[in-house]
Amino acid sequence: MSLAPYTAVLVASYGGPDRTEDVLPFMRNATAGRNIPDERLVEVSRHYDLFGGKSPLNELNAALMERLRAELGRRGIDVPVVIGNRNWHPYFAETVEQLAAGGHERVAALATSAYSSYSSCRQYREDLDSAEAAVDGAVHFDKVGPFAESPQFIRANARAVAAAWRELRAKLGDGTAKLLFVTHSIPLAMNAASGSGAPSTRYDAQTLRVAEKVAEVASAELGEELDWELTYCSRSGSPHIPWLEPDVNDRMEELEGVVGVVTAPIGFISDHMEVRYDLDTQASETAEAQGLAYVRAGTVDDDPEFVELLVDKLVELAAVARGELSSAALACAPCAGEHCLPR
Ligand SMILES: CC1=C(CCC(=O)O)c2cc3nc(cc4[nH]c(cc5[nH]c(cc1n2)c(C)c5CCC(=O)O)c(CCC(=O)O)c4C)C(CCC(=O)O)=C3C
Ligand SMILES: [Fe+2]
Repeated sequence: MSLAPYTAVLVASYGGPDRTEDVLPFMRNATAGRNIPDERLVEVSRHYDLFGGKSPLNELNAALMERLRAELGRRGIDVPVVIGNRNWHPYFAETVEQLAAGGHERVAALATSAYSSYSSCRQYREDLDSAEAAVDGAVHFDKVGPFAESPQFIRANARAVAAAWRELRAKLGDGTAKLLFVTHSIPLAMNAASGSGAPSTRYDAQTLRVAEKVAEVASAELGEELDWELTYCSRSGSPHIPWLEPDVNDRMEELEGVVGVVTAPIGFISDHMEVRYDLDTQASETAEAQGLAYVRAGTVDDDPEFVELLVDKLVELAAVARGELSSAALACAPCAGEHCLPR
């Protein structure tokens, strides 16, 4: 199998600090020009400080890259897999220099986000455009589009939910329990701009479809109809600007007649800070205060089918670039069907 015309794979990610001194500079990068109040920066810096000033993201991405290399290798594809980030070293501009120096002209990019919001998809395309410009077009990137609705992504999440549900049942017996899916909140305006059409690729609509399918597959596996809702985490911004709601903690505080909760972070492919802090720390404390049994479902990251999906997507992108597959396979509404297509 071949990844031609690509000679390298770029994992495109958010970036995160590895030490305390870097937390605030990282935070300033992540929020530059976005009107995020200073209190919020201080608050989120504190989340990183709780973990020694270290984001979990860099090690998780390194492990994911190892699994990608192994799966590519299994399919007879031998290309370097490198990383570039939006908000911390190695920045895209740094990685693209190395790619240019290595003579890589066409590179397949894979973002560490599965959905169709500006932050998760289009902004990565813009980041890659700037990186291309920084080396005067010596390197050209094509980007894999959002993959959240792929059956493999649904099944990997459903396995994680089923495992968490069994763990909750072991604590609870047959008490009434609730499944709360969780994704990153975004401003309503960003949500509205994130897609349209039917079925809508708007971020919340897409996430809701994923949640529904994950619940359906997990319910079938468990032989129990799961009672679920979609909630959000990590709201920031000014309090005057509306973001997607309800917050997972607010929702847990309102629940009545429920004795246990599973949270399932379907919006994140691995245990980002939002998962380690917002769910494992904060939501778990909310559950305890409410007297709810609590289990957090795993992320898809360590599910073998997830890595297979990512490599399938890379292979598909290459087939489109070679003209062997219709670009309809890659259409991505938030980008008007264009920015994820090989050019
Ligand atoms: C949709 C979405 C994803 C999922 C898609 C994806 O994975 O890309 C995501 C991922 C991430 N967000 C992350 C961290 C942060 N996000 C922030 C701020 C914001 N995120 C937003 C949205 C998203 N963010 C938005 C609309 C803002 C407001 C500012 C803006 O309009 O851009 C801030 C500033 C403080 C704050 O405002 O909370 C931080 C520190 C990390 C790293 C975590 C780690 O270290 O493990 C990751 C993976
Ligand atoms: Fe896109």
